[in-house]
Amino acid sequence: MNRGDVILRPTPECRLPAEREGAPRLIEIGFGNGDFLVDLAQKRPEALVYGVEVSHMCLEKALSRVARLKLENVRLLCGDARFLVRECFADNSVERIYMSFPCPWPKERHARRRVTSEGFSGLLASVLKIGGVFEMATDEGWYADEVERILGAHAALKLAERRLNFRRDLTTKYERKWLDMGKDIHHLYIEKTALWSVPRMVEGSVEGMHVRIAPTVPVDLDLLDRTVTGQTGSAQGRHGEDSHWAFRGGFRAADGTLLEETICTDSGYEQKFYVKIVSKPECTLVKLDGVFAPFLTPAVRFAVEDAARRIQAR
Ligand SMILES: C[S@@+](CC[C@H](N)C(=O)[O-])C[C@H]1O[C@@H](n2cnc3c(N)ncnc32)[C@H](O)[C@@H]1O
Repeated sequence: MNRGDVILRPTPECRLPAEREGAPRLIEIGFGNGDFLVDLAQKRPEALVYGVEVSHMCLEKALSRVARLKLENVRLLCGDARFLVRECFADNSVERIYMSFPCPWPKERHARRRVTSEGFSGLLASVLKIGGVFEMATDEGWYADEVERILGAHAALKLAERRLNFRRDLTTKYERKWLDMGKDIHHLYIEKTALWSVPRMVEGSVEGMHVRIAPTVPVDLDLLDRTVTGQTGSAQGRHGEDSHWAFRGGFRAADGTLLEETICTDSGYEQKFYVKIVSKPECTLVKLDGVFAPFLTPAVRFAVEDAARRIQAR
């Protein structure tokens, strides 16, 4: 099996390849060392089991195991599950989502880093099928209370069950560790009860994102770089509370075009990419470089438009 068959890079429109029509779809968020994911895939060979993990190291380890065991029904996605699950999975398409021992981020100033933070209930309500379940395990009672309160309050979700120190058939590395230490384990089962949908952020494909500027004179690329990033070597912009971007400086590519290193965030989801500025006698094109093609989120779109605006305003 090829690496690319297991580690999925969604299309620029954030769609996953269509496959195994009708197969139940299961997701594990934050699969860590992959024990649970692999056991689940073996126990449910008829299902497609998606693992979503931010850590590249975890991803590589899980990939090795999946390849060694020749598991045909596992797909891995690398990145923040709050973004990938919402953007990659359609409404009413997932049977069950598992999350075991997510980092609870106990300090209030870190609360936004919790996977279950703002927007997570809408995401679950949207991608789960009716009757589908989000199953979470945690060793932190206060965190289980918080998740129960937030998710249980959503109009399309309800708490189906809460269990203490339940022994599941499948366990995770952390689960075994905390059980051995005699810690309490809280299991929450949140069920989807009604249709729900949330707006997706990614719209269209990066190939279509370019701004054409028709200057009266050919543009000097060094001047262009200083124009985009400013004299200090960096410039930034924002749109509302959620979209931020910054230009970090540029360099000339082998073909003579200018690449502006750019970083942006949309509601905390970070992407790095290059805005490409191609200067021709008849026009200047501002677009996205295809190598690190980001998903076309609002901040990416604004960054390209901002670079073009800075060039036109100089
Ligand atoms: C404490 S570990 C638990 C690992 C495993 N589930 C277990 O029980 O052994 C939490 C895992 O969640 C991953 N993680 C944290 N935030 C995440 C996010 N926003 N999206 C996906 N994975 C995340 C971390 O990289 C880490 O592997």
